Amino acid sequence: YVWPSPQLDALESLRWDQAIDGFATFVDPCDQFAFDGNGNSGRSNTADWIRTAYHDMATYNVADGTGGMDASIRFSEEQARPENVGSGFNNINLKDAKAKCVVLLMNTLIVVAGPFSSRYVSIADVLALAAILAVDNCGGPEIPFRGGRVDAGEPNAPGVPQPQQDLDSHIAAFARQGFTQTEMISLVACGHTFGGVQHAVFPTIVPELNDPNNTESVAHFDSTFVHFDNNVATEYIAGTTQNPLVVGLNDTTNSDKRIFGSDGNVTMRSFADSPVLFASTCAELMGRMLDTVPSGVQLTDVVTPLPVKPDHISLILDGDTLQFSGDVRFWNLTEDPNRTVRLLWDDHLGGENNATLRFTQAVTGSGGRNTAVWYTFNPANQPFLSLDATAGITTMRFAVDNKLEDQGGLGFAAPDDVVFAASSCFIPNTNGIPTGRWDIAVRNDIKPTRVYLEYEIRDSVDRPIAQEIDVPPPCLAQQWERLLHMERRTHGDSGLQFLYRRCGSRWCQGHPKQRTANIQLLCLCLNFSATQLFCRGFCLGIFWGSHAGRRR
Ligand code: HEM
Repeated sequence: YVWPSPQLDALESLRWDQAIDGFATFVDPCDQFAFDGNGNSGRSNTADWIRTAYHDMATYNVADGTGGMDASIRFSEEQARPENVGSGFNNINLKDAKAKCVVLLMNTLIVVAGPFSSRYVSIADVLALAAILAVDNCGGPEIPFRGGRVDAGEPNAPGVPQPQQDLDSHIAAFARQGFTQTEMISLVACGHTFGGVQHAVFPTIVPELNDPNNTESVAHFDSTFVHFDNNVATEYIAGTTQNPLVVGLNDTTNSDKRIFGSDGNVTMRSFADSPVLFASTCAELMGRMLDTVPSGVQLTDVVTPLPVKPDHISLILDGDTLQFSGDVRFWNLTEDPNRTVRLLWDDHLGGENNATLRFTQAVTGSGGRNTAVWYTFNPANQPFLSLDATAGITTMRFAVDNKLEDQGGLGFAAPDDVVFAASSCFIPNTNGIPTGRWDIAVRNDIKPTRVYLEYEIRDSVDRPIAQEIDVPPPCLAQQWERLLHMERRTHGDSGLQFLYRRCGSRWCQGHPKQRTANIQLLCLCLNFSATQLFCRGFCLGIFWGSHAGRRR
C-alpha cells in the first residue's frame, strides 16, 4: 500500500513493530504469564491468547454467516457459558495492559479494554494478532494477518465444543465453523501444541498436582507446552503422551483421543512424521480460523511490512518555525555504521532540502526472524528539525547510501496544511475537570470549509470509535479588537496575555497577531472528560473545496 494510510499504518505497526509497541513483550519469553508473579503457575499468555481466539471464532455459523472473530468473547454473557469456563478470556480482555487507555470510566461501570485496539485496529483484530504473535514468537510458522474485523455489539450464539461431547457433535461443530473432519483434527492439534487443562477449571479431568512449579495444576497437552512444535503429534503417535484429553482417567472427556483417532490416526501420523507439514498446515488453518468473520465484514489484504516506513511524523508550529520530527524504519536491514541515510524534502517555495538522519536502533521481531533499522529525523541533542514555516514541507523522500526511496516516485506525503501549534496548553485538574486548549495552525492558502479535531473514545460496549469536534473558524479582526478592548478594560495591560491564555470561550480564536506570514491559528478550548483524557489518537482533519485530509 501507499503510505500514509491510517488503518494500514496502524495494522502494519502492530503486526511488525511488535517488539517496539510492547505487544510481543507479553509472549517473549514464551513461558511468561501476566498473572503469575513467580512464573511457576504452569500457565502462559501464549496458550491463553490462542485459546481465546479459537473460542471467539467458534461461534461462527457458515450457514448464516453469523459469529466468528468479532471479539464477542469479551461479553460477560459469553464468558459465563460452560463452554467458556476458565479465566483466560478475562485475561485477554487486557486487564494486564501495561499501556495507555487501560481503564475507562463509563457511567458507574469500570470497563476494561484493550490498549492495543484503536479506531483502526478493532479488538477482534488484536485478538487475532495475539494468536499470531504467540505462534510466531514461540517457534511456530508465520500466519498471514489481515485487519478489518468488526467488533460485535452483543454476544453471539453459543457454539464452542466441549470435551465431554461426542465425536459426531465435534465433527458437526467444526462443519458449522467451516472446517472438515481432517481440518478439525489438524486445528485441534495446532492449538493443543500450547498449554493444557487446569485443575481449577476441570477438576474431573485434572487432579491437584501438588507441584510447586505448577501451582495451578495444569496438565499440559505435550512436553513443550510453551513452544510450537509437532510434539503433540509425536508423543501421541509414540504412545507417550500425557495429554489429559487423550489419556484422562474419565474417557468421556477424552475429546482429543476421539478427534485425533477419528481417521485412524492418518493425519496425526503425518504430523508426527513431518514437522514441516505440521507447521504449514497450522499456518494455513489458523490463518483461516482467524479470518473467519461475520458475513459482510471485509478484511484487508495480508498486512506485509513496508520496506520503508516513516513513523511518528509530527509537525508543530512554533512561532515562525515548524518543529519537524519523526522516524523512518527500513525493513530487512541490519545496523551498519557506514551507511548514510538522508531525508530529502520539498517545500512550498519549490526548494529541495535535506538532512542526514541518525541511527537509533536495530530491532528484531517474530522470534528473531525479522530485523529492521530505525533512523530519527531529530538531530543530535535536538528534539526536532526546525523548518521555516513559510516554506513548510510537502513531500519527503529518503536516500540510503544514495539509493533513492520514494515509493516508486510518489514520495511520502508530508502535508502541513493543518498542524497543532506549540502554544497549545493543558491546564491540570483544578476543580475536577481538567481543561486544555488546542491551538491549530492552518495555512492561509487553504481556506478551509471545516477544521475538526478527531480523537478516540470507547462506546458503551467498549468498541474504539472516533469522535469529532469542529474547530470554530477564527473571528474577524474587528470582533477581536472589540474583545481585546473589553478585556483590557477589565484586566489592564495583562489583558492580552490573559486573553491569549484564556480557555473555554469561543472568542479566544484567531487573534491576527498570532498569524505568521501564511499561517493562521485557530484554537479550540476543551474541557477534557475522563474518557478524552485517558484516550489517545488526537489528530486533525480538514476539508477545503473538494479535498479532505487528516493529520496526526
Ligand atoms: C473439540 C474441540 C476442542 C475441545 C473440546 C477443546 C478443549 C479444551 C479444554 C478442555 C482445554 C482446557 C482449558 C482450561 O483448562 O482452561 C483446552 C485448552 C486449550 N485449547 Fe482447546 N479444545 C478444542 C479445540 C481447540 C482449538 C481448535 C484450539 C486452537 C486452534 C484450541 C486451543 C487451546 C489452547 C491453546 C488451550 C490451552 C489454554 C491454556 O493452557 O490456558 N483448542 N481446550
